[in-house]
Amino acid sequence: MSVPAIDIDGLTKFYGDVRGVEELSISVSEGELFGFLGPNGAGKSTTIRLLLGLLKPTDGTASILGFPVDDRAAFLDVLSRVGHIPGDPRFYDDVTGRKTLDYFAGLSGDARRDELLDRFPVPLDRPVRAYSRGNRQKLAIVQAFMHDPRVVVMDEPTSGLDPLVQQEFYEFLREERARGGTVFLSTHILGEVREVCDRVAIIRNGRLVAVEDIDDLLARSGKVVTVQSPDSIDLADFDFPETIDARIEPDGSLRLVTSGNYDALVDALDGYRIDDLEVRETAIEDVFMHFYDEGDGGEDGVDVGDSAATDDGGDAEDPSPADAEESANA
Ligand SMILES: Nc1ncnc2c1ncn2[C@@H]1O[C@H](COP(=O)(O)OP(=O)(O)OP(=O)(O)O)[C@@H](O)[C@H]1O
Repeated sequence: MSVPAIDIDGLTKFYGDVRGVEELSISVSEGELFGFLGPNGAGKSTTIRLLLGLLKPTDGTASILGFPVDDRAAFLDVLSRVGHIPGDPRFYDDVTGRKTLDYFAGLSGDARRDELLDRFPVPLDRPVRAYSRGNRQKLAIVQAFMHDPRVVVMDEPTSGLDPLVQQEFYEFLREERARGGTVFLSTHILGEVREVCDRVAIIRNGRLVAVEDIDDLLARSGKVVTVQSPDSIDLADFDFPETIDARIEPDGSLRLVTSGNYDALVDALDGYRIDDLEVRETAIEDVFMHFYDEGDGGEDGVDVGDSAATDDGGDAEDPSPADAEESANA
């Protein structure tokens, strides 16, 4: 059996009393495009920092390509086959993009630099200080992939990219998968997961809620039924075992997510006058909302739309290494 590209086993990190992540276990095979989805503060960045050895776990282990992160000598060796896009890519501000890439090339190589720059062009001879947020992000993409890594770990990599560049990046990721590359993509944007991922782990409040095949998740997630009625709809009439979610919308309509039993639904509707009725496939947003709505929820809601991220996970305790190291591959 081949070694997983990424293996996370019982990984736990407490910042004092604050739970970063607890008992996280995830295995990602080589060639997978794996999504890691959670709302703000769920523990995504903590997981990535633990995985790359930038934070020390309270408990548990992680390895990349079979090399455990706590075996420092071996792990440093494997880092030359790993790419990393941090949540907030930072480079030395007064150094040009070209010199920045030269520096990283010296550490791990740059066989794909030109190809990547053609695809994600940046003003190479300007100091990074003068870069827009999007150009900084593109520089981080080029830096993360130019040494042709086998595994790339990315923390919200599309923030700051305009929609066209985002689409180009998604296409690039699909091509990477076709070449056998492994991608671990942390995001709070549902559309991103739907666009590119094969599987997704959903994290909330530091704990794993589910690990699912995207197609399976959608296939067994039933349908969304919306009913407009001049009558006042009683939710209790729609409490079938197959009901995944039922709510009355502000306009008084019923919105039901159901995995089946349409006979019971039709019977229940028989008591109401119907102005309009719509049945549609479950959107991925509905599926994930279901996970997030359960229990105590995250610090914040999941973002179903744009890519604006809130970084509330500072490094008060247990700070990460220096900025340059945060951005480094090796
Ligand atoms: N250095 C730190 N000291 C104390 N608490 C921290 C620290 N870093 C993160 N946390 C807490 O750990 C939890 C997980 O934070 P983390 O940054 O990993 O979440 P995230 O999913 O990456 O969030 P976001 O999407 O907002 O970046 C949060 O409750 C956060 O406040």
